[in-house]
Amino acid sequence: MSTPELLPIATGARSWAFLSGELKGRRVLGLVTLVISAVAAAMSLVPVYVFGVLVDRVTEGAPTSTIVSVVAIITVAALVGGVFTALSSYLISKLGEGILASLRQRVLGRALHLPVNTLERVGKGDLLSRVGDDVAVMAKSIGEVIPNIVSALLLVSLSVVTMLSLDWRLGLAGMVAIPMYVLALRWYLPRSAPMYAAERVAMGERSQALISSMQGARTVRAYGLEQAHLAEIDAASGKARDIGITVFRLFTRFGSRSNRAECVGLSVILAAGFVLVQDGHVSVGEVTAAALLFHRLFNPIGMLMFSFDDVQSAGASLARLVGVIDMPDERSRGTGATPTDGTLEVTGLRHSYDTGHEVLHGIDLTVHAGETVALVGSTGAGKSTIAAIAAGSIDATSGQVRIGGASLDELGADGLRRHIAIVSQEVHVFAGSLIDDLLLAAPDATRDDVRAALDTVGAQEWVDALADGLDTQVGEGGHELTSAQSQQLALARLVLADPAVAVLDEATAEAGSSGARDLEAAAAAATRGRSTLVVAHRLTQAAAADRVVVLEHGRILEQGPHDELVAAGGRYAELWSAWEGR
Ligand SMILES: Nc1ncnc2c1ncn2[C@@H]1O[C@H](COP(=O)(O)OP(=O)(O)OP(=O)(O)O)[C@@H](O)[C@H]1O
Repeated sequence: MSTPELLPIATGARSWAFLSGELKGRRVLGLVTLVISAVAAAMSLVPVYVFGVLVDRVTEGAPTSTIVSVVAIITVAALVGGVFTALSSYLISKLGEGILASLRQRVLGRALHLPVNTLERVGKGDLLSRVGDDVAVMAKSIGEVIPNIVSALLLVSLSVVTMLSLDWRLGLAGMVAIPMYVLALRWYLPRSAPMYAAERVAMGERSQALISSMQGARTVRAYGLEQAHLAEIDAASGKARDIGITVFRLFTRFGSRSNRAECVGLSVILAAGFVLVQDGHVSVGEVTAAALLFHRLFNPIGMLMFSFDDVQSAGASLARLVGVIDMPDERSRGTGATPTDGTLEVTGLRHSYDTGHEVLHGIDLTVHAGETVALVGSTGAGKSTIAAIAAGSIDATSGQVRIGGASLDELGADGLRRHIAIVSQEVHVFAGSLIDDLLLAAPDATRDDVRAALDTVGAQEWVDALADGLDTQVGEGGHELTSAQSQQLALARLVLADPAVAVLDEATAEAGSSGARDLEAAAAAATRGRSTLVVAHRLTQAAAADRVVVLEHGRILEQGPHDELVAAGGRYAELWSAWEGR
């Protein structure tokens, strides 16, 4: 089995450029957020600094009442810090959610416009994992990781500045720890990534072993395979456990490396402070403040180091999302050509799917304005492929499709949507109110237009019977519609979109016979006056059409009105008598 091609992934530089572009668009909010967060971080350093001052006052023999002013300052700093921290969290999430919303919109906007041929090539899995998993990873990063990182970075920078301002030598002493932190990260990151990946795989295998044994429990019992399955689960669990322990061991070793950096940093500050105090360059209070400041950094630095994994995976997700956003929009903009009438003309159509095997071998077909043409043929003859190409859903390998003399390219994506619509086998009801679902086809339609469209397709009665009528919530999580009702809605959307040309490739085969008759009547009403190409899943649809085109193995075998073809005694006559004799 060949691995499907994946959608593109952006480079690191391009992902950064995307992110900074998003930030530039929110410059003011970004700056205000930074200033407020810096004030919040500074307020959290005040108690440490004031504590150093207190040490000096006590050393100088200041009265006990000094403590009152110190407590007052710390209280005010805590209150101001609290307010600014809350404000900063709010602003960071406002900024982050804005960027996330824009990212989501742009990815979805691009994904929804990807040509079907591209989707066929890459498989839907990759796209779904990007709009699902990668967006979720980004949401987690933006919601939780980035705000913590921003405040930790600000706290670290301000602490270093404060330490340097206390005495540059104390600042430098604290910085001795930096290379140790860097070394710890350089040791950890290349080891952790493959190990986390292996852990995820092992956990997946363990779930798989469990699920398959549970699902096949009866068979396992019937064949006495309990021990074999338990051994399999045991092996998978053992592997996941062993990797889990190795990951934990790696993590503790990383932790001890970062503890070592903390220990060395603090010791160097204390030793340097001892010498500096002895030489009279700094006070005991200043050294105390520097040591406490450094100690205060243990948590934020640890947070920064332990967030590297998350940052790496957020970076990978961002690159995959920007990769989709940057895909060139291949939709044709059109030349502004307008069709002279509703004639649908297909000439010299050939098509091969990715398998390379040609499934249409030069189809010429015309549906005159207002005419209904039915495509008939055995399974795999190529009916749905012609329908999808005629409606512009997929691009043919070669050949032309014209509406009223204008090619689909000349009409462009928007023109195409105005002049032709397809009701395909995949009828999707979007989650939301029923009326919103219908308005997708014609956003400017009024409630009366919607009612009239429902009436045309015979759906008005059951819609009125719903608890909230047109405003009933449908789709996932809402009122469940039958497949016949969903198809009626698709037909009502067609009526609302009001194109000159309609292509019907509905999945009516499984509908019960009276249901199928109702849907046929609905389809006939919805397509009245339009040039209609209908894939006839039942021959009654062909009998009702103006003309029937019989396909076999990607070629047109015969065509003509139903009665003539039956009289001619060819392939269609065979199909018809088989159908009648069911
Ligand atoms: N997405 C696809 N990728 C590869 N091959 C495809 C794809 N869709 C259809 N085919 C192949 O193209 C040929 C024509 O299929 P098509 O669905 O157009 O036939 P059909 O006449 O509509 O059949 P049915 O009545 O079963 O829907 C078949 O051989 C089918 O296997």
